[in-house]
Amino acid sequence: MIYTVTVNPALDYVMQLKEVKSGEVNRTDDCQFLAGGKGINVSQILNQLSVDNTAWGFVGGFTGKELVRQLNVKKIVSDFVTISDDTRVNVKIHAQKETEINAAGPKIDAQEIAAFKARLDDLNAGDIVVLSGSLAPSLPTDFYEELLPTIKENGAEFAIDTTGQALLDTLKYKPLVIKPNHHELADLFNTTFANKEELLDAAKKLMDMGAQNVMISMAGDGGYLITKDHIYHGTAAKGIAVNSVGAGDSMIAGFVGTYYKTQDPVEAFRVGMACGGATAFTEDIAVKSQIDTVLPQIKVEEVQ
Ligand SMILES: Nc1ncnc2c1ncn2[C@@H]1O[C@H](COP(=O)(O)OP(=O)(O)OP(=O)(O)O)[C@@H](O)[C@H]1O
Ligand SMILES: O=P(O)(O)OC[C@@]1(O)O[C@H](CO)[C@@H](O)[C@@H]1O
Repeated sequence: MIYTVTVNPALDYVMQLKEVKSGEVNRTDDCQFLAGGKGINVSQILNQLSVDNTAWGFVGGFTGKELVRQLNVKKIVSDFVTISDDTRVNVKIHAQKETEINAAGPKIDAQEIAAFKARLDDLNAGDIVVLSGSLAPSLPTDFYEELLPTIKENGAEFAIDTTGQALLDTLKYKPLVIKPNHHELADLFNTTFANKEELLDAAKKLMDMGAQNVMISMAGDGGYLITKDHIYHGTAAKGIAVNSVGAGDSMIAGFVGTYYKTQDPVEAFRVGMACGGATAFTEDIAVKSQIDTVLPQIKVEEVQ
C-alpha cells in the first residue's frame, strides 16, 4: 500500500483574472476551491494510475470538511487526524503571472501529533510512504525525520518532497526517491550551476548521502534520473503550460506509483515525467487520459 502524507494540506482557492493591479480592487473571471496539498496531489495522480493509496495527514474546521468532501467525490481514500484548528486556504492567482499565497497552516497539538504517529505502526514491508509539503508552524522542523525510524523499522520505503536542510537530514535513512527541481538542488549546496555537468555532480552527491534514486525536475526542460547504476535524461512533453501547480507532485506520484508496480526506476521516471507534464497542461491535477496522451512523447535516454 502507498500512503501519502500531507501534514499541512490546503484548500487551494484558484483565482483566474487577466491582470492583477496591486493596490486596486481586482475582480476575477473565475474562481474555485480545489483540494490541495502536495501529498493529496500525489494521491490524486495515484488514483488516476489505479494504484491503491491512502491519504494521511491533519484536517480541521469547515475547510478541512470541504477538502475531505472533495476527496470523497474523487474516490480518494483518506484517514486524516481531525484537529481542532482550521485547514488552511492557499490562494493561487492565475493572471499575467502565476502567483501563490500559501498560508502558514493550523495549530496541531501534542495529542493530535501522537494520533498521527500511531498510524505508522500499521505499516508493512513493501509499503511506501510519500512525505510531501511544508510543515505547519506548530510542528517541529525535524518532524519528517522523527517519522523515518518507524517507517524503516516496519520495512517500508519512503519518498520525500521537501527542501533545504530538512531534505538533507532525511538522506541517511535512504529515501527511495527525492525530487528537487534544479533551483532547489542549487540551493541545497548554496551554489549555481554553470552547466549540466555541475548540476549532475550535485545530484550525485545526494546519492552518496543516501538517496536510492534522485530525480531533478526542470519544468519545460524535462528532467534527470540518477540511479545507482546510471544517469538518464527525460524530455519534457510538448504543450501549452497553463498551470505549474502540482507538476512536481504529479511527477513524484508517477514515479512512486510505477515503481511500486514494477520496481523499475527508469520506467517510473518516464511515467513521472508524463504525469508532471500532463498536470502542467491542465488547470487542475491531470487525469488518466491526459497522462496517456503525454506519455508517448517522453523520451528517456542514458547519459552516463
Ligand atoms: N511547461 C512544461 N512543459 C512540459 N513539461 C512540464 C512543464 N512544467 C513541468 N513539466 C513537467 O513536470 C515536471 C515537474 O515540473 P517542475 O520542474 O516545475 O517541478 P516543481 O518545481 O517541483 O513543480 P511544483 O510547481 O509542483 O513545485 C517536469 O520535470 C516536467 O516533466
Ligand atoms: O505550502 P506547501 O506545502 O509547500 O505547498 C502547498 C501547495 O502549494 O502545494 C501544492 C502544489 O504543489 C498545492 O496544492 C498547495 O497549495
